[in-house]
This record gives sequence, structure tokens and C-alpha cells, in this order.
Amino acid sequence: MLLCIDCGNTNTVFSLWDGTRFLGTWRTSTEWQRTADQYFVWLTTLMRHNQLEVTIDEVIISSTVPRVVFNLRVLSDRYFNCRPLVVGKPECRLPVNPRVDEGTQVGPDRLVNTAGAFDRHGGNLVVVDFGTATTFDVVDDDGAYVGGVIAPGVNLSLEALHQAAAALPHVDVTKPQRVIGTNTVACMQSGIFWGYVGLVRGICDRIRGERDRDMRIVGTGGLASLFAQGDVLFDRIEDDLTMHGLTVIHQHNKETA
Ligand SMILES: Nc1ncnc2c1ncn2[C@@H]1O[C@H](COP(=O)(O)OP(=O)(O)OP(=O)(O)O)[C@@H](O)[C@H]1O
Ligand SMILES: CC(C)(CO)[C@@H](O)C(=O)NCCC(=O)O
Ligand SMILES: [K+]
Repeated sequence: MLLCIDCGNTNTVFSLWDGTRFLGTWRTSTEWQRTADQYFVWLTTLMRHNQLEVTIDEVIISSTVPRVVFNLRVLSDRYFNCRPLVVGKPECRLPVNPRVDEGTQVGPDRLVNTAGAFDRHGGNLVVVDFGTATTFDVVDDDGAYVGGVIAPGVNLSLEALHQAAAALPHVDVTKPQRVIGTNTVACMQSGIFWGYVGLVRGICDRIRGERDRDMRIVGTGGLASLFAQGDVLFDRIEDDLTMHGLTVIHQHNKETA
């Protein structure tokens, strides 16, 4: 059984892949101090809760936080008796290598999203991922990551507004009924919601223009479906895109071993 670990700057997601489907997905906050023993107790408790009595013998990790990889390696080694495949490390082969400026370390989550989206939809895609940052990954017709856009994440922007301005409260992201807010919270929600709808629309239009061809847009991450309520932003929304990408890269490494 394969354990896929997607570690972002805010959250770390674990999914169990039996070769055909995901048996379970569990989320925890990303903390580099968390030990292998803590991960194991947490994971086995949840697996037992879901009546999953399976043996994990393979692990793949994508981490945008380098520090957490150490304890996840210890987890794999100590409890699952295997060496994990770590996306972005030289020993982890990608289906297609990225084409970016020399010396650029592309975020592993973006490489994984690229592999997952290309596997499902073929080339000429833009993957929009609403995580800690809002990222746009441009996928060429051969499946190569060829660059993209990094914008501040939605929750990060809201938090920054609250932190920087004494009179602005903490607000949740929702779709406001109107653009013109008549109270502080409504004004902030409008700025975030319609602001990000415009940001996504504008950037995707410009990417299409710059590439001079049609590009299909795939949305992923917790907030994709919320922003899709504001405009026709995506051709597809896929919540499991990163996890799917991890299984694709894992399979590729098995086949080319
Ligand atoms: N309406 C909402 N308002 C605020 N946050 C939301 C809402 N819906 C979903 N989310 C957030 O989206 C998150 C899931 O998004 P995702 O896993 O893509 O990114 P992340 O975990 O925040 O970032 P990263 O992957 O960079 O760690 C959840 O943690 C949840 O807090
Ligand atoms: C942009 C984030 C933070 C999004 O998770 C991550 O992909 C990352 O740390 N990237 C490194 C820089 C880059 O992708 O070009
Ligand atoms: K993510």
C-alpha cells in the first residue's frame, strides 16, 4: 500500500492509495517539530477509526517545507520499513522535466500538480491551486512545467489585512451578494472574493494571450469551488489533483526503475 504525503506551508495531507483508489485522506497542520512517532500515532489512530487494516510499504512525499522532510523520512524508515520517494530530489524522476531558468527550484507541489493534470487532461493546461499561495502552473503540450505565476494566498491576504489595519477584523471567505459592501466585513469580503475572481480571470487570460493558444484551466485547492461561483474560471475543478499527481510520479519511478 502506498502512502502519499503532500506537505504544504499550512497543511499536510496524507492519503492511502491501494493502486486503484484512495482509501482515506487525513489532514494535519504543518509543523516541522512533529516527530515520526507523533505522525505514526496520529495516522494509525485515524486508520483504525476508518477500519483500515492495511500494511504501508511505500511512501512518496512532496514538501514545500524542507525542514519537515527529515521526520517524514524517519516515519517511513522506522514504521514502514521503506525509503520514501521525495519529489524534487535527484533520485525522484519526473515524467517530463521542467523548463525554467537555470538554478530555479520549482515548488514540488507545482511539479506534482503538473504531472497529475497532464495525466488526466493532456497538455496545454493551467493549474490554479488555492493554497498558502495562489499558484498558476503552466503545462506545455508535452507535459512539461514551463513556468507560471505565484500570487498571495486568499487566507494570507485576509490575515495581512487584519494584521496591518487596527480597525479591520478577521473575516471568513464567502461570496458576497453585492460588490458594494455597506459594512466593514462586507467590504472586506467583497475585496477578497471579487478581487481573486478578477485575479484568476485576468491572469488566465494573459497566459492564454502570451502563449497564443487555447489553454484549459484546472482549479484545485480548498477554495477553487468557492471562487468558481463568481465567474466561469475553470474547465475542471479537482480536489484530489495533487494526490493524483503523487501516484503518477510514484508509478513513473516504478516503471523506469
Ligand atoms: N470558505 C472557506 N474559508 C476559508 N478557508 C477555507 C474555506 N474553504 C476551504 N478553506 C480552507 O482551504 C484549506 C484547504 O486548502 P488546501 O489544502 O488547498 O491549502 P492549504 O492547506 O491552506 O495550503 P497549503 O497546501 O499551502 O498548506 C483548508 O485548510 C481550509 O481551511
Ligand atoms: C509557491 C509555493 C509556496 C506554493 O505552495 C511552493 O510551490 C514553493 O515554495 N515554490 C518555490 C518557488 C517556485 O515554485 O518557483
Ligand atoms: K496544497
